[in-house]
Amino acid sequence: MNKDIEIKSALEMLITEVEPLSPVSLNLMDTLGYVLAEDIFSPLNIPPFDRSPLDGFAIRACDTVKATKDEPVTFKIIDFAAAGKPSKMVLGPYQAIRIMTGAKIPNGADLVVPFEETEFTEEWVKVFKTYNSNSNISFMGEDIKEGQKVLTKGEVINPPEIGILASVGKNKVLVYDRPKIAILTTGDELVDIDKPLEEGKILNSNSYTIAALVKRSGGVPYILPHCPDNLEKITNEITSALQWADILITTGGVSVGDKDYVMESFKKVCDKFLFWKVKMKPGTPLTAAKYRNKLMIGLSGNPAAAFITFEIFVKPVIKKLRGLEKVYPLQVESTLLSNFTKVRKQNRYVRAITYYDGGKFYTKLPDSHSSGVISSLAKVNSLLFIPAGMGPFTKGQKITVELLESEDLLP
Ligand SMILES: Nc1nc2c(c(=O)[nH]1)N[C@H]1C(S)=C(S)[C@@H](COP(=O)(O)OP(=O)(O)OC[C@H]3O[C@@H](n4cnc5c(N)ncnc54)[C@H](O)[C@@H]3O)O[C@H]1N2
Ligand code: MOO
Repeated sequence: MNKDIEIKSALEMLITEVEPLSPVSLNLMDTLGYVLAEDIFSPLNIPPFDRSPLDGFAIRACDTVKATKDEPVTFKIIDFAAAGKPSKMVLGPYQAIRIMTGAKIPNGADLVVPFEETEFTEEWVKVFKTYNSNSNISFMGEDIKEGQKVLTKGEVINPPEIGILASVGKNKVLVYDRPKIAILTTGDELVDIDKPLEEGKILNSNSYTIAALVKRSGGVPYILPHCPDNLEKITNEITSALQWADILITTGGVSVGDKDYVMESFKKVCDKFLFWKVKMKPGTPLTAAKYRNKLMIGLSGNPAAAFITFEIFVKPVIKKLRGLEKVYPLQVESTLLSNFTKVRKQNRYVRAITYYDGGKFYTKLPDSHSSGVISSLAKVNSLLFIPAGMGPFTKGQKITVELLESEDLLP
């Protein structure tokens, strides 16, 4: 059995075991946050015709050659063109068509003079300077050309991409399906948050933290009813969840206690056992196995350990399943604003609060780093990796932190 393995090995093992999920075709408005499973080519020019970017008058540039401030050239207004209502007239010498922003440039015209640069009545318009041909015209295809690739497979669909997809008429889009993540908390001590607490029991917070982390990572969380410390029950729950879920995550029951049955259940259910225990704190007893193409990942029950190991090990897996190529977090250099004196023999991930100010990142560390303490997770948005034996760290020192919510900023 792979036991006490390096963080990097665990991560590589997990990542190489999964592939992006099968693509599905979704209605455009349902694709927000999904990852494109196809390159998008525009079937049309945008704009689809030469159009005016201004409100003014469409005229011929050659007719303005003699125009000056003192001796303006006068044009006869022969028609009106608005966005969606093109003029059918063909513009002749010294004729003008009153034109609105977004309207098609009339035949014969090669220039739009904005209202502000003219004097006009309903019948005529005066122009006071010479203009170059093709001034103030947005040309057909100058934004997007017919056949041009506008978006690339693997890109996340955010509001700008929704707009681009709409511009090229994509009402159905091929995206990678979102992974369905079954969340199973285990432990005789756990009570649902809406039930009264009895002696020795605690409220089940992990289901909610993990579900929220899954959502933030772009997966779809399914919280299963929590399971007591019972090998058969845990095994049955896992077996049935793996029928429909893409990944199963458990919390609790992965250590060496008399009632820690999760690893045993994994072994019963899996085709391939991957590892148990990773050389890091918190969350050492992390365990993983595979059934068909589905991963089971057992996190420590300690709330902060579950949070941190999710971010380090589960999030990249979810991102890969979603079709993303960049699955690891953004690392930035930051200045430490706290002292951290504990030097440990184990690798550690320490919860951190990082902010950006005046062009630099700064990082504060909360007071408690115990894996059973949840209160100091408040505002945590980054992690500081401390390799075994390294430290102490002092205020003002430069450190590297991993940002937990910075997907859009990855280069
Ligand atoms: N003799 C040893 N004991 C322990 C070792 C060890 O090496 N030798 N490792 C410790 C480490 S490190 C960790 S981490 C924990 C992991 O234990 P489990 O993953 O089996 O987790 P549990 O014992 O089930 O729970 C730990 C802790 O977290 C609370 N918990 C569990 N589930 C939830 C939940 N859904 N919501 C909120 N809190 C939860 C649970 O009540 C425990 O207090 O093992 C050490 N022991
Ligand atoms: O590995 Mo554990 O989460 O530190 O108590």
